[in-house]
Amino acid sequence: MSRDPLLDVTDLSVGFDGFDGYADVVGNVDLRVDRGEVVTIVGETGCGKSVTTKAITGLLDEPPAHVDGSVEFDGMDIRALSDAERNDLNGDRLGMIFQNPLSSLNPVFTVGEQLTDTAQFGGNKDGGILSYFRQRHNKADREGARERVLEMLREVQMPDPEAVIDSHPSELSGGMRQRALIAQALLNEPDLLIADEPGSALDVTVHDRILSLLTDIIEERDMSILMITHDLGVAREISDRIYIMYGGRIVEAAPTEEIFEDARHPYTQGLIASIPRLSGTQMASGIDGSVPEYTDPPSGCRFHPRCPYADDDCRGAEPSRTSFGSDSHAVCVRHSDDGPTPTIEGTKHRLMTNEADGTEEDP
Ligand SMILES: Nc1ncnc2c1ncn2[C@@H]1O[C@H](COP(=O)(O)OP(=O)(O)OP(=O)(O)O)[C@@H](O)[C@H]1O
Repeated sequence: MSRDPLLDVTDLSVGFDGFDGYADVVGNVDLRVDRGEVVTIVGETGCGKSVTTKAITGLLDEPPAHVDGSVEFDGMDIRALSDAERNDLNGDRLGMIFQNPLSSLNPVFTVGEQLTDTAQFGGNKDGGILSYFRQRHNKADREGARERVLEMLREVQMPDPEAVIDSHPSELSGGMRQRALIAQALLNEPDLLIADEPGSALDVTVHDRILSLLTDIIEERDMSILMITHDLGVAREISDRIYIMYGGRIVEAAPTEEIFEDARHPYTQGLIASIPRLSGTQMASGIDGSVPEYTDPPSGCRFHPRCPYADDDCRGAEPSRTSFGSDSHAVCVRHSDDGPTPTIEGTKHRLMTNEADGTEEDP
């Protein structure tokens, strides 16, 4: 398969200085998003997904964060960009949507003012304050940008966009704010959209509606997407390829169908077995235990304290990566041993039944 990477991350690591000592959160992360591809990073809460995307987009304060590794966007080393260049990129070719719509909009300005600024300037207002105000007061430019904002608000199915555009964020519901942020991220037609669990801070029905809106947007646009989710079901619906993250490490990567047909890492198998079944007799089984403390992570494989197959090899050195073809790998001693792949009960032949029509999709 030919590759055309838009985002290419190599050996990314992130740690934080803190009161409890150094937290060694993310390490050895290699990740790629090709042009036009939808890629998800999946893992439980606290596995380091947000830290990874924040490191990619340069949103971590260094220090206390310590970031290392290479992040190339369209062949450009984005870790070497100045703040101004990075802001320009972030508001323009790289769109971002974050988990919490409540804290991502400025309460002082109307939605229209904020989104029109994005439409007019991208992420960059660093031409100087005078130039910013001069351009802002160019009536034709400003009206054109406002018209684009209104169109985009309609596209994200914002109720009553003509009223919303002149409202302050505090006057909108959480779902409306999330739609405003999606509109803002899409305004300049980014080449890459990074979406970190959009809507997960909202209630379940609103979250579902936001996800279905995003699914439609993904289908309609030829855009690369890096999506973060803890929900493998969502990842399965939208993505071409999936990275499974545990304890700040990518433990498995593969095209979506391969993940479901032939999960190789016990953590992936556990995540699949944890997806609630809508019918059938077998209960979803979870993964016992919780994600590691990053100030004192487990030796060897970080998953070993929760892994049903763990032995002394797993407690020793971190396992190496075993590749399965060009696009798939797993990081588990069971594979580097070339031994048989164990499977967690319930992973294979688990059926996701659509209650509406009673059909079964075989994984
Ligand atoms: N600024 C920070 N300083 C210190 N530790 C941090 C910082 N940001 C995140 N962490 C720690 O990094 C770990 C991974 O957090 P992260 O938010 O990336 O997880 P996640 O997989 O995205 O989970 P969630 O889905 O809940 O956001 C957590 O233990 C968190 O406490």
